[in-house]
Amino acid sequence: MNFVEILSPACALFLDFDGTLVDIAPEPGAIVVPCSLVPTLSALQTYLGGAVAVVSGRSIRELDTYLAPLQLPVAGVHGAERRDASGALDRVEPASLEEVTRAALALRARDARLLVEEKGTSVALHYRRAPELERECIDAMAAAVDRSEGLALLRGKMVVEAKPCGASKGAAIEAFLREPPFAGRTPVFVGDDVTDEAGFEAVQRLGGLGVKVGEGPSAAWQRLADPGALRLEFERAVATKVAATPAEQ
Ligand SMILES: O=P(O)(O)OC[C@H]1O[C@H](O[C@H]2O[C@H](CO)[C@@H](O)[C@H](O)[C@H]2O)[C@H](O)[C@@H](O)[C@@H]1O
Repeated sequence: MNFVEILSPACALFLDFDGTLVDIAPEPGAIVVPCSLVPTLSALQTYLGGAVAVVSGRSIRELDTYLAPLQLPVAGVHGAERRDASGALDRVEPASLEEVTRAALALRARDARLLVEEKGTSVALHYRRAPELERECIDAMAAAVDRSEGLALLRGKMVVEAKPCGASKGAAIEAFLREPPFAGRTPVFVGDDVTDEAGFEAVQRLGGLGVKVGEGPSAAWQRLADPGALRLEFERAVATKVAATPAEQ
């Protein structure tokens, strides 16, 4: 696939973060944001009239830190929190996370290789450093979700998470598409994980395109090998389209 062909000023671009814009790392705090990424996203934002948003499982606070000084429209925690293009913040009412937090911390207390992320509206239990504990982590979190009101279980890359029932990346993208500067544009969503499938389905249902990064089954119609390939596509698009725009005017 070729982003130089796909991107036009009539597109709205929605981007997952981990495994899509940045490479997967051994733990959440160990990711490296390549120094070219923020200028590239900033140039794309200008080219697309502001219609670039990050749609991630991370919290907005974390995403802002990684992408500083850029402050993009963003949906965090799988759509449980959202900041629109005007800067207005929206957050689903958090359900009680007591049971899932207790279950995750109890497992963590037994094995220090596990990692618990408390995101305010969700709790994630990472087992990347202890993959043999996957089944135990999933079962414990599923049981805790069953004992809780308003939570759903979400599987990701070496992680299992309890998040609010109503939140999804697809719903977050649809909300952006009802508002300026996204409304009326052709949506393109790039993601890498099973948590991104709702986003692929939403954009393709609305006449746009899903792009899956990496291997594995997906509803997305296009595919790229890895985050490095995506970053290269974006850099090429900026060099050929964005940089060319002023001279054409
Ligand atoms: O929706 P995303 O932007 O893809 O975020 C999904 C989750 O990403 C992070 O976890 C994943 O990436 C880590 C760093 O590469 C990796 O160590 C971990 O195994 C992955 O699951 C983040 O920590 C989560 O909060 C996000 O939900």
